[in-house]
Amino acid sequence: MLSRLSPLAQRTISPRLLSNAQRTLVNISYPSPKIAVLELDRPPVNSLSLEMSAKIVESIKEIESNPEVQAMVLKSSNPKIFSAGLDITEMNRPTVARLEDFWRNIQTLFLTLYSTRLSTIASIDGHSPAGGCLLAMSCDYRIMSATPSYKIGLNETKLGIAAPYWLKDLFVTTIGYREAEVGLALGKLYSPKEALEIKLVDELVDSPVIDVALKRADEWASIPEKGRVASKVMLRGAMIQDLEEKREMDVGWFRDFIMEEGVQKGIEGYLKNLSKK
Ligand SMILES: CCCCCCCCCC/C=C/CC(=O)SCCNC(=O)CCNC(=O)[C@H](O)C(C)(C)COP(=O)(O)OP(=O)(O)OC[C@H]1O[C@@H](n2cnc3c(N)ncnc32)[C@H](O)[C@@H]1OP(=O)(O)O
Repeated sequence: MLSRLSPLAQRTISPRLLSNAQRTLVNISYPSPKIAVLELDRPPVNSLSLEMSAKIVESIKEIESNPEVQAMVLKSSNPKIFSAGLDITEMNRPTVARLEDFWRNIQTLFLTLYSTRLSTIASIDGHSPAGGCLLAMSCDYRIMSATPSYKIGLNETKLGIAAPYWLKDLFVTTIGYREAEVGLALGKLYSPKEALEIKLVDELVDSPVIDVALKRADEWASIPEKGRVASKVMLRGAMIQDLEEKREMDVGWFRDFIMEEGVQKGIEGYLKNLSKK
């Protein structure tokens, strides 16, 4: 943690040179009293390790605890990557105890972000595959950079794994059954233009995404909280309750699936290819 370093070291070490063990992993700022910005900051690709997901949850709770704050923008410190999704190394020959804990933290991350009373705006200025797409879909509104090379979607099948049932449900709810059926089977990653067409994102921008995200956050923050939150609960409550009831069953499915030798070989191969690239 950055806070473990001496004040002098904190001032003199460039943030770029800090290892992840020394970083805060996320940064919180408040551009105005009603708006918080939660910045993902886990180089190189903002992948979601156990510690990273726990930190995001802790930060959302910290922001929520201030009753004045109404909206939260989720962004990345990396100019080209929103989040590369789950940290694949967590699924590569793990211990059962760590793997189960990892998955409980991912469930909690989804449940916390999807159900927060805050209006959440995803400022997607870069690639957003798999768990990155999960983060974006858990928000209330998604703005993506129009840069054609960026990709967003659920590519799990390309790693030889499957999205869990609740991520599949979220995908279906967001883009509709048929598109989700094809997208999941093919592990399809969409360009920003395609993502807008299927409503995986709500808006594309050429200008810095964060500028528009802050404008939208202002608009969402101006809606009276009680009615806005009641609508959110009506729309999202059933999915949240369903996972709450099935959490341990889902941990078991995940563990048994990931620990299979064939799946392990697939993950190993995928990681090797990523590193070679
Ligand atoms: C009954 C059935 C029940 C089934 C239940 C099973 C449930 C299973 C659920 C599993 C859910 C999974 C969701 C996921 O999120 S899986 C992760 C998927 N993510 C990806 O595939 C993204 C991979 N990364 C990329 O495509 C690219 O890195 C990028 C994001 C496009 C960026 O490209 P760029 O060229 O800038 O960067 P590099 O590729 O060179 O990467 C830099 C280093 O970072 C490492 N890396 C990248 N992504 C990850 C990751 N997700 N986890 C860990 N590490 C990652 C990469 O290897 C490079 O490392 P190196 O410098 O050491 O080589």
